[in-house]
Amino acid sequence: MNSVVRDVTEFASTQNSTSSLAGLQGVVESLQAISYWKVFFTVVCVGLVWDQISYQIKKGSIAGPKYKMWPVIGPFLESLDPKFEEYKAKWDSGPLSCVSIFHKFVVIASTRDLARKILQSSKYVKPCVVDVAVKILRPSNWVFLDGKAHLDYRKSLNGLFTKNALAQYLESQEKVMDKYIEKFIDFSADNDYKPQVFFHEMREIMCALSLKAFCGDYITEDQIRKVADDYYLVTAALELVNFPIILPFTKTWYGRRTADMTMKIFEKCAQMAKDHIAQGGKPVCVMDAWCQLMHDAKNKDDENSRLYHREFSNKEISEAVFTFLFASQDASSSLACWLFQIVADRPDVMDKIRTEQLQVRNNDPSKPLSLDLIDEMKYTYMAVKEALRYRPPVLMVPYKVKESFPVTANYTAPKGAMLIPTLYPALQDPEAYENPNEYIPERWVEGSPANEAKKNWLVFGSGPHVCLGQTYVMMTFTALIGKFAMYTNWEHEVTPLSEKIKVFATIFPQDDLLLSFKRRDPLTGAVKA
Ligand code: HEM
Repeated sequence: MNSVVRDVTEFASTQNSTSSLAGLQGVVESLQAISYWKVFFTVVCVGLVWDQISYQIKKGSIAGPKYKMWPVIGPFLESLDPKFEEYKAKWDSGPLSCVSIFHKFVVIASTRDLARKILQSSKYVKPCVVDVAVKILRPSNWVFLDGKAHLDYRKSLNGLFTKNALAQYLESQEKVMDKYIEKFIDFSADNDYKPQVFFHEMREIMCALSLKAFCGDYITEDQIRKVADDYYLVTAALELVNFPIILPFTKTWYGRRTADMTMKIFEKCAQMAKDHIAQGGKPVCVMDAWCQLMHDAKNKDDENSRLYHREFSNKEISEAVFTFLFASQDASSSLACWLFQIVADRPDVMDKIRTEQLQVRNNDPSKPLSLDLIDEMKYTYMAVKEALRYRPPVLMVPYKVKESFPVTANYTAPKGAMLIPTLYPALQDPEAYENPNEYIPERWVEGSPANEAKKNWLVFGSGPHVCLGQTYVMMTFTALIGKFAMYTNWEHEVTPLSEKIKVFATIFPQDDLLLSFKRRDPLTGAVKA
């Protein structure tokens, strides 16, 4: 402060006019009276007032706290431990509501039509990723592309998840299913068949199924176990706000270490897949299918083939395959937990699945899985689809506003805001689904209102970023629950927390799913301890 005063005094001394001298002297005296503390508090006060004013301007007429109750940070502390009930209260507060955390202004859209509109408005929005996701997935990753660049890249990946491509992965996936049927029975036997937490087992089987589908036999059993054991470190690292640099031994450090380790494994698998296809091998996993598409495209010049004219490097393949694991692991584990719980709690549904599984196999339970066989499992498919509606794994999909977006006639979301279309309320909307709180697989029979209104089906999102793995999910889970229903008898211990929802990236039963599996004869139904 003294140097400013000195400068002003020197400046004043060079002026001749007495009146201006007197004025400047006044300024000098005022400045001398100001302490650093006063300046500091003034800046803080102006900042706080501006924080509130800027919140009011962005909020406009939509629902949301009248003021930022916690200046600057907003409800940051709540966001570290999200509660389903708090989310629900927010959705119920209005079709559009808002909250402000630090400098981030967040708008939540909680009706079907608004959610769909946002998901399909790629002119105004792009997927919003937490800062740490860029560090974990690496900035060069395709998932961070936007607009045409994203569309073009996405086209080259679509071919890996068509029904015909997925049919090629079924053989190795069935082996994993058989193995885990034994594993779950052994695990239960070790606990005298008393129900125990299966949350971790469900995450493990999902990871093993995905890794087999993505990497086939190029990935070893030990590597699968290592990735399955460590993957939760990646989920745990994905907090909304993180320290800007990754410090050793923090959650983000462990998350990135796991991601790097997994991508290294994938790079080696990618080379093995290239070698296998170059030697004329048949594709049995996603990596093979990718190499086959590149191989087949060499001598063709149609639009589709041109997508594969360049050589995708092992690193690029490994990064893309990691995004498949990243996108699938939490959502699939959530579906697995709810599906096993729901079916166990409803013996009528279990019976129908079992009857159908034998019927489609002409009473030969050992008939291997195939695309045609799964296509015939109509009831089992509906049971999976209804579980996804009843307990949609992904509650919300955060997007970022690229340019001011007139979401409704009365509200324009400001550029830079986070805009979150919510899927849960859309899938529980009584106008779209009669008795939405009830689990009714039959609501999906062909020709029914729910099944006909395809645009309401937002479980996998909508628009250019719609889930790449949705057909994979439906096929894999239909096959999986069908096989478990035939070969095992599982019991679920219902607790007061079973139907309550816990949020851990996706959603899970709050009691972590207490199950016990016994071996079952698929033909006689006899249960063996
Ligand atoms: C129950 C399981 C799953 C659910 C509920 C689910 C749901 C979703 C949702 C809601 C989105 C955002 C869509 C949007 O922004 O419009 C998404 C994106 C995505 N999902 Fe899934 N997903 C599941 C499993 C999978 C699996 C198994 C894979 C891979 C094999 C996968 C790969 C992806 C990818 C790559 C994206 C980003 C697509 C893009 O940006 O173009 N998902 N998923």
